[in-house]
Amino acid sequence: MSEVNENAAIGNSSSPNNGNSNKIKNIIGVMSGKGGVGKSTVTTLIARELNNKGYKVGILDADITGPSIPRLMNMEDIRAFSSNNSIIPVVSDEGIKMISLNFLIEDENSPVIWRGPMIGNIVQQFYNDVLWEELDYLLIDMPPGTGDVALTVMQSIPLTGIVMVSIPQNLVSMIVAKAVNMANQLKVPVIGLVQNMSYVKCPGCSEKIEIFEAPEMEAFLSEMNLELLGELPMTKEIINYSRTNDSLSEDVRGTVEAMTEKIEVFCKKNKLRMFLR
Ligand SMILES: Nc1ncnc2c1ncn2[C@@H]1O[C@H](COP(=O)(O)OP(=O)(O)OP(=O)(O)O)[C@@H](O)[C@H]1O
Repeated sequence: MSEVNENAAIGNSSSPNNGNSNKIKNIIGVMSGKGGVGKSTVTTLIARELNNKGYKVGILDADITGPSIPRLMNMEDIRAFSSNNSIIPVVSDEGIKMISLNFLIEDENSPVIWRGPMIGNIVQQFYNDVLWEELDYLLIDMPPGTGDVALTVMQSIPLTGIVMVSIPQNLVSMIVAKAVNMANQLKVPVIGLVQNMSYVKCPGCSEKIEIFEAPEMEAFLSEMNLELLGELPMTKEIINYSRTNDSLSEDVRGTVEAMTEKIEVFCKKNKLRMFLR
């Protein structure tokens, strides 16, 4: 079993619940049916775009057994700590608050060999016991699939909506459908779909080359009643974006801006809906 940072509140059932003192306006789950499609990468792209727009942003890494947020945000050497029995999140240079199990364990390579309920408890603690304070957006990087933790997140955290991340493959679409159906059954709104690694751009002529066998995307989106938030290319600049200070090329930046704006619009409409209720 992994050893967590002794100073942190994990595992301490008497730790206080900050749920009442935290003021989080919008909570977005980022989900994928299948692993490795770029869910964590998309989480960081959206978080950084919202942060650039002046919002207060946090990332909760709920992918407990495969936490990748610390590395993607270039913060893997930093450790979170506790104060007055609250977990103090790690803050990136640009001001994004983050919590991940890898900020709490001594060695990021230690595996987490815990059963589902314990992992679910930690996710709840990350929501309740972390001192998020005021946030405009909390992004939750969910583990891939429709298992225990996804269920815990959907049932115990008041999600404003879910962003699905996929790649254009028939098999993956089928699994995305399962995740969308799960959200529908649990009455969590799905904001839309980000199609990642949708194409590569020829460095010579800039032609878009579709590397995966694309299914009938339009038909799939309409069948699932899903909005397409954006299509991202497979490119090194996305891999390097958080780890270097390089900015994104104009077209990738445009896509990230457009998909983030759709998320903002959804959240604003949702607020209005709640107000009018
Ligand atoms: N658009 C992209 N272009 C190139 N590489 C990408 C892109 N998106 C993600 N990657 C790379 O693919 C790998 C998997 O990405 P990521 O960790 O974001 O996926 P994930 O769906 O969160 O995975 P997991 O199943 O571990 O949660 C990483 O190495 C990441 O840098």
